[in-house]
Amino acid sequence: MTQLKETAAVLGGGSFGTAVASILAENGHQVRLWVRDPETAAAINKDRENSRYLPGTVLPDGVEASEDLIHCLSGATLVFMAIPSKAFIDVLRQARDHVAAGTMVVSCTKGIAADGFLLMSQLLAREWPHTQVGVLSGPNLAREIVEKKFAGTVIASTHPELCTRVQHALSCPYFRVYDSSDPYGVELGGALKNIYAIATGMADALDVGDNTRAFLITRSLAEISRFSARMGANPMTFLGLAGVGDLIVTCSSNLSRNYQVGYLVGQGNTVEQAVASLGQTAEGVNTVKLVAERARSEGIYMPLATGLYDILFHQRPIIDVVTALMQGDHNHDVDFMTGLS
Ligand SMILES: NC(=O)C1=CN([C@@H]2O[C@H](COP(=O)(O)OP(=O)(O)OC[C@H]3O[C@@H](n4cnc5c(N)ncnc54)[C@H](OP(=O)(O)O)[C@@H]3O)[C@@H](O)[C@H]2O)C=CC1
Ligand SMILES: O=C(CO)COP(=O)(O)O
Repeated sequence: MTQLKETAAVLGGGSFGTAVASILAENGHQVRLWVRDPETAAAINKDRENSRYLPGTVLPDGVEASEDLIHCLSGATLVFMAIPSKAFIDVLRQARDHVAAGTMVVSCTKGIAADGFLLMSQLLAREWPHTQVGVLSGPNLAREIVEKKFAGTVIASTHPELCTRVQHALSCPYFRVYDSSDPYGVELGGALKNIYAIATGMADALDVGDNTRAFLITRSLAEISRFSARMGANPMTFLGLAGVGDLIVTCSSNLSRNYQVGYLVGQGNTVEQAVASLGQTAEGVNTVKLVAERARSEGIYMPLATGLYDILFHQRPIIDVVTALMQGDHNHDVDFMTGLS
């Protein structure tokens, strides 16, 4: 069967946008990568490298970088959004009139918008109602993807035909794409795990034991599932790549920027110092604020997220949070699917 060749636009030329663009180009699709800075676009095209975000990686010839948003979107059959959540809505508004009706749009962004506690697919549905929307999420560290290390991901949408198109567009010998019909759960998993990657990075900087790390990651999953079930997502989704899978990689890899922020805070830096020294996106810093506030206002028991929020933004000593966690009321192990919470 002849494979459909897509005209793809990837908006956002940071680490992940560049990784997605590389796979698409290697699969023979036409790819335009939108970056806002003309010098960056010119350097990517000339050097075949994104030297700020993925230094040392040769980009396939099929990736054309451009600062011209209209050019990137012209004739696009598939659009991938890899813009950090804090800038997502601005880019949607800049681009709105240049996206054709019926275009398939996939968010790769793992964050939550402060405005209305909306996920990116919800912003897309609101701002670009003439498109079909999906979300891509899973254990997908950009650096490992461009190094062609085997990885799996999830494309989730209420439009099955979008899932099929994205599976064809992105699947290759080192990247396997599973589908899901629960975009909300898949997207929440990707956003929430960043909180716990910060917590685990912090714990590792404090040289906790292996039991402690397993304890922390497992209770993180309990919190993610409890919160998501209350928000209306299917808790079973968190057993998949976009839940457990992404939680494991982000909480255990020092390639994760959220983990790195946590590690720096665990070493005694403030969260502002940690973010400044990272110089890249760590979505969890904003997400923990939104989720902790939401958990408190809705009465959802999330001691890890609220404890982390207090450490990062209210200078609460780490030891106080840990002591409170260890000495809290006796509790159930798995509660979120059994109605025990
Ligand atoms: N990196 C990874 O391994 C993965 C990341 N993700 C998710 O992808 C999203 C993007 O992350 P990632 O690529 O890593 O981020 P990076 O920090 O690597 O890059 C951010 C990119 O967004 C651009 N950008 C920032 N603000 C704006 C704006 N206002 N208008 C236009 N462009 C803007 C930056 O441009 P400039 O350089 O000009 O500032 C840069 O190209 C995040 O939500 C992240 O969670 C998902 C899976 C894996
Ligand atoms: O989402 C990721 C891996 O799946 C990347 O995590 P970081 O944003 O923490 O680097």
